[in-house]
Amino acid sequence: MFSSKEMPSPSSLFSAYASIATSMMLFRSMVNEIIPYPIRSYLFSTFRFFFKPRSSLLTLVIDESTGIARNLVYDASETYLCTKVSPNTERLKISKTSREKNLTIKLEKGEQVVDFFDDIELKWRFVCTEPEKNDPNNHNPFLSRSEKRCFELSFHKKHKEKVLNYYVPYILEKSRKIKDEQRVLKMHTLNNSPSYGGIKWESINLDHPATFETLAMDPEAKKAVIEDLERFVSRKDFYKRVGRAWKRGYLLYGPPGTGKSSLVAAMANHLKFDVYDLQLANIMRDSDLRKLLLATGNKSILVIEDIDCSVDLPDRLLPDGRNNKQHDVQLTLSGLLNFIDGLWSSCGDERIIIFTTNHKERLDPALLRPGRMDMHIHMSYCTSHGFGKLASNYLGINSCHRLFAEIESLINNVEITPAQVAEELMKNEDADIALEGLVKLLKRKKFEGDEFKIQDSSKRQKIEKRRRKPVRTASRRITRRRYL
Ligand SMILES: Nc1ncnc2c1ncn2[C@@H]1O[C@H](COP(=O)(O)OP(=O)(O)OP(=O)(O)O)[C@@H](O)[C@H]1O
Ligand SMILES: [Mg+2]
Repeated sequence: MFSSKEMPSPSSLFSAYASIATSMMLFRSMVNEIIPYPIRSYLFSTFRFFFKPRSSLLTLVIDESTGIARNLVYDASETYLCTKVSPNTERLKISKTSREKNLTIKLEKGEQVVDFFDDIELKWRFVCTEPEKNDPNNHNPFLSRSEKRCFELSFHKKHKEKVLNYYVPYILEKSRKIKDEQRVLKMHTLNNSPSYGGIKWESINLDHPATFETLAMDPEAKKAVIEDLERFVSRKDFYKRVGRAWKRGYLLYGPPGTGKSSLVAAMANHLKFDVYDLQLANIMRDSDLRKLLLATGNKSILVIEDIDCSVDLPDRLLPDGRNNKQHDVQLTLSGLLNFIDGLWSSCGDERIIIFTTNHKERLDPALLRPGRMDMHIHMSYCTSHGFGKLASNYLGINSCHRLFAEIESLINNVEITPAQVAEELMKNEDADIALEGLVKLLKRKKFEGDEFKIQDSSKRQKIEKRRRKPVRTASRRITRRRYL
């Protein structure tokens, strides 16, 4: 133990520290002046390397930028870590822009998160550092203002291969899925106003509530569509291997109000794909069509509604000489088909094209040619199964309701669209009143249908009779003439 005599006084201790600090500062500024920055930095890092205590941990530093572009691993880690916030986290940053559906949560400076992957413990730390103001390497005026951000990922050295080969790719994939889920879908439509500088796409948020769950459709057909879509999006490598463009075409056909547009929205919501609504009536030239198709993005659905009547496309089978004059002054079916088959599909990925029509039989055979539209989907009148779905969607009731059996037997013998059924079910929140209304409508339709059938058959009989009469008269006349 020190006696009070041996103990240095606080003032002498303070002056000793002060003189040490001053001489260190002097030494540092001397070193800074004498030794140029690159050599200094090299010496410091070598010194650090030799004298640093050895550790069993490996730390991966994931910088925000690679120097030229953004570091995708950083962005993926940022997205992934939002879902990994632990109860020990003390500070978080939250934000939301008008384009985002949910809150964005981010780690605050210095915060740590622990994650586990195959029983490997992985420690994440979010690090922000102010760049040295007089760092001569920092010529970028933008960088000199902003802080340098990175994630540090530490784990036991023995897991290096597993982390690099499995954990990091897992984060990239997981963040892609999270981003897809958070993505606000866009609906692109054409804007043709002269002040807009020619015809262009214009987008709004696609907020269509239709999903496969709410769609009244033949269950087998619905299952087939979902499976087809999922197979399509998961087969990137397959399409590449067989040398095919990664695109798929669907033709939706059926009477008005059977859910063709709703199915397009359900597909977009299911895949998280943007929708481009190509109204052919607004496009005058093949060159405009080409420009518009090339401006569509990946992971998108190009929809051409009512292809049979939206525009009177000239016959593609006209000899070339006759078509040449029209070329570039109007839109041709061959132009449309060529872009869809060639240019458009080969310059993007994950493209879906959907044609809808009320009259499949009126379509140009060129559109129906095998290989052009991969799947033909028939949207038809409401069935008893479809009614069950709509009743549960609109009224929240199931088949236990007393009117169900009657409606089911009526609906299978009547041509009523899901849109008409939906409209009837919306008329009243009281399920009894709404279903009674539907029963009345179905009975009326059945009666009208029967009447029509009777009228139709008597009309047909009359026509038949009339057709036979002149033949007989003529033949009689001919016979008479022969005999004359
Ligand atoms: N199969 C269905 N399942 C659920 N709702 C449907 C279905 N069909 C129609 N509806 C309802 O009717 C409305 C109109 O349907 P939709 O616009 O999808 O029909 P469409 O077949 O595209 O008609 P059109 O041929 O006139 O374009 C939808 O908003 C939806 O509420
Ligand atoms: Mg429609």
